[in-house]
Amino acid sequence: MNDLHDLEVVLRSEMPILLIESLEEPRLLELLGEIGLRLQLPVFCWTLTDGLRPLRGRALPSGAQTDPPDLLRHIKATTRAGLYLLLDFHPFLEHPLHVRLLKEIAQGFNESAPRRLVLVSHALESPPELRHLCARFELRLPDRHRLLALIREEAQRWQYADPKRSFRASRSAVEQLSRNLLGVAESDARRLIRNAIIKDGAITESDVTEVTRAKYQLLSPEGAVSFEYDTASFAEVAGLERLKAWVDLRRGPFLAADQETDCPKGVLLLGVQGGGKSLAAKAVAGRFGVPLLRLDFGRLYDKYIGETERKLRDALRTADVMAPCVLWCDEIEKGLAVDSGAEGPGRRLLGSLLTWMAERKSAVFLVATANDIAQLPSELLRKGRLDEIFFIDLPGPEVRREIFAIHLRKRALDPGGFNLDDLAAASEGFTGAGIEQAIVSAIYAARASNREPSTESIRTQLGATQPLSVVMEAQIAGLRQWARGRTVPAGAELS
Ligand SMILES: Nc1ncnc2c1ncn2[C@@H]1O[C@H](COP(=O)(O)OP(=O)(O)OP(=O)(O)O)[C@@H](O)[C@H]1O
Repeated sequence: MNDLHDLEVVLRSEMPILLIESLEEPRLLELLGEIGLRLQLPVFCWTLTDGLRPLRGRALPSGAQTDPPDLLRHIKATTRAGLYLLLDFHPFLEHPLHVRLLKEIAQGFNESAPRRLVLVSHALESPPELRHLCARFELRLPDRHRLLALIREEAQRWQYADPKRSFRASRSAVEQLSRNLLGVAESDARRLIRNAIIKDGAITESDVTEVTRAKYQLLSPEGAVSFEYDTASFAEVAGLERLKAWVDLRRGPFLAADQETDCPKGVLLLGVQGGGKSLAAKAVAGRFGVPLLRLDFGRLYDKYIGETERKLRDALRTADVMAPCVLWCDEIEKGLAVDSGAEGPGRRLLGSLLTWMAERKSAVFLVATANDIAQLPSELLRKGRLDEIFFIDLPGPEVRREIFAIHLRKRALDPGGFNLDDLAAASEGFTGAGIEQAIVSAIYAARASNREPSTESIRTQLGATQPLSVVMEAQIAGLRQWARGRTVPAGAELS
């Protein structure tokens, strides 16, 4: 079964109007031309610029009828059987005269005047008066099998153009590319594949990343989800050994999950501010080797009733289409603040999110991060919703040592030139963010006086700041108490 077959079946039915929402106009015109031949019906095509013309062949002797009322009156009056394709007619569906004429054409559709109307636009809302007279059709999106065939076709086409050159591709890159192109219309997928090949005659891992970005841009989702271009690697994250080992074990099953039932669902990372939750979310995407999408709950809220949930549904649909991917919900407790049990937007959002989590089939791994347990809705924490809840505590001395080493290296400073044990001891109670800040401040201070930063200058910066363990003593104690027994420590070492 394919689009041609499905479209023919719909057009053979008795529905007088067919609505097709699609951006793939050239492909649809090709399919509809083919169906005209099969049904032995002439095909006419109308655009606001050229009026009505045969799809293949010369202009009509009756004139072009660029004006919508002229066009509809012409179709209504004609007894000539045919498929009448109206391209981008959607703005005219708001006019009562056009709606009435369309209805009269549709009601006059019979054996002696089989004039079928096919409306093709990027978006089509049928007026209520016409709903019972309209059928809808959607082009299928290419599946893995078809995408692999498209890659093969485009590679052959590139090679035929000059038999002297030879196409290169790694098996894993082709596999990944075909997986990442799922959810993209066929013509877009073909264009992206072609561009990737033309560049260097190859399909490589770097094409996969570029094509995934281009796919996200094609979806152009409104506001609430963003594509995070920077993921991280586990090597950039100090500590969190248990979390890393847990993720490692699930990498294979997650990537292999072709709609498998046991696909890893996601985690909640609970912890103090600046403790590395966001960094860990980025590193999970990096470890899985999939795109990272960030859901910003603040941008979901809308003053119009129903709009907030619609935006969440759109955001989750984007994640489904981008699968396999990691969906990172930052500060989830703020977005889902369940307003005193009332039926407020927070509770409705929570309901929509839980439904999606329960029903989704796509490989979307959710990483929710939170630092305020008081606001976390208990429904989200119930067993089975997420795979695990990890607690990211303040780093112990070994991890602090590693954090210093990572951030010195990041700034082209050799950790061997610093006394890391000394710095680890001096930074008790600091988070990773606090340690990074002390290094940055020490670099600024040293460079201002034409010196290089040293163990001593970093110690000075640490001494000038209060560690988070002091600033937020009560909150941290509360968080630890809550975490005990309810969560798994993300690190091997406890402070
Ligand atoms: N374990 C770590 N290893 C290396 N760097 C770390 C670690 N923890 C924190 N950092 C550094 O601190 C920065 C801030 O941490 P991050 O934003 O991930 O914390 P967070 O827990 O998400 O904070 P918030 O709750 O305020 O959003 C990171 O970008 C990273 O540079």
